[in-house]
Amino acid sequence: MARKFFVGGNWKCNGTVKSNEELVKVLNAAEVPGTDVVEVVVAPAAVHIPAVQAALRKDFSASAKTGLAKGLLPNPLKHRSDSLQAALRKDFSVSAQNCWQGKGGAFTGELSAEMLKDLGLPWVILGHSERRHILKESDEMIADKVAYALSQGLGVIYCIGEKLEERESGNTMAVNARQMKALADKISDWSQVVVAYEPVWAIGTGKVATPQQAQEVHDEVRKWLAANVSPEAAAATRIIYGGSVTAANCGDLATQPDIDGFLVGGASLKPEFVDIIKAAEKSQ
Ligand SMILES: O=C(CO)COP(=O)(O)O
Repeated sequence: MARKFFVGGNWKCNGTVKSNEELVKVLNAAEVPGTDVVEVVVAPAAVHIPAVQAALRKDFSASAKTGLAKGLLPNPLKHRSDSLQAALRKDFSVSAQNCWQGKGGAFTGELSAEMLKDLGLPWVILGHSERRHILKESDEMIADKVAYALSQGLGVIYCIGEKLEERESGNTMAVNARQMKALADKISDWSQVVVAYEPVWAIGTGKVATPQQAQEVHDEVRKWLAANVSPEAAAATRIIYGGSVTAANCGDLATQPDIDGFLVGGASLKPEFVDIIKAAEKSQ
């Protein structure tokens, strides 16, 4: 089963109203492969989510209208074929970077999965290493968050990854398997989960995993899914790589058979994110 390439931009705790507007302009103007080839998701800081949603939509419909007016695009209302819709649609989805592990209520500062759904968000990132290690979220808490977000109809970008000392002590797969098991203990349906392998030592360090290092872990995570969930889930689940991905290194990573996309931090705040999206073509 073909797995559609998935590119996420995790904007983390960055951005102003103005800088986000500029970034969205770049995305709206970008020529990228259609939604039949790549799924693109950006995750602004929570406070900026509605503005980014609106700007992406507004500019998308404006550019589609301009194309129609100039006769550059066929009228989608007259010709509704799937391929045409795909060609027109380079729409980018918006994701949250976190949410609470249950129903909303008296949890000051938190965002509930219901709120994200209410905003029309399709995705939430959970288990990011910054939340695991800086905010001290446990495997169990993260698994609860994922289970609840899925129950509310959100898709989840579930991050896993080992620290440098864990890699150096030969525990890379033990750590990743532990994080996978914590989730497998709480969910049975993986169809709305994208697994993001983000080795902690590669995040924000400029020290990207080599294509071989990343492929090795992705392959092992897929085998883990086959053995512990099902061969179907292993074949269908997208496993994306994150950690110092740039326009310069994404091409070689994208050609690896078990790398189904990227979760990008720093480079997703720059125009080079467009080149990373285009790496989807290398994975075909
Ligand atoms: O944490 C990441 C994406 O979630 C990766 O961050 P960098 O791309 O800045 O290394």
